[in-house]
Amino acid sequence: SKIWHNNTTTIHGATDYPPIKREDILESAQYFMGVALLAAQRSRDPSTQVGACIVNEEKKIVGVGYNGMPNGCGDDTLPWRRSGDSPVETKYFYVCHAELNAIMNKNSADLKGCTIYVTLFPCNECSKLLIQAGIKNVIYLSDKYHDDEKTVASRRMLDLAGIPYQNSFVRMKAVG
Ligand SMILES: O=c1ccn([C@H]2C[C@H](O)[C@@H](COP(=O)(O)O)O2)c(=O)[nH]1
Ligand SMILES: [Zn+2]
Repeated sequence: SKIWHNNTTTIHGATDYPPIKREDILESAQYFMGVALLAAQRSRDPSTQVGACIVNEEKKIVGVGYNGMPNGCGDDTLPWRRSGDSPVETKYFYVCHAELNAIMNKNSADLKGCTIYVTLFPCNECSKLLIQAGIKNVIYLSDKYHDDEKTVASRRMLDLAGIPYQNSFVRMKAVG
């Protein structure tokens, strides 16, 4: 076996020494959106799965969530359909949005100054929550409801509150 000398250390049997620092790593924005995308995979919503990842100013993850039915209500009891005879028979009256769940799942005292990575542009109700929670930046992936009234209202509130929102196109790369 090879013997490598590293100034003070002698390493026996190493096959890949000296270690070369990997430069081609996942950027932090890709990592956090990747976590949001992974969380979205937990959603039982058949049409739109949303994930959210909240990150503090030290770039530590402090909350993750995805859209789902409220705790204890059972994923199979409440409806997942988008339309029905009455809104009571649709998911919209019940589902907890990813942003709400990420906020409720927080593992820090507060979310002041945090950034949220979310796979769908936040609706008006979520933007209210983000503003009130002290979140200072929104990074989103899909904007498929850009022209919906709720999204128009959402942007209006974020603009007034001085919270920037940026689209992030993430290209997930294999980590080997
Ligand atoms: O800010 C948002 C907006 C929506 N969601 C969730 C709520 C629903 O489960 C889906 C949207 O369903 P559609 O069938 O596309 O109407 O997305 C969210 O988590 N956060
Ligand atoms: Zn929402």
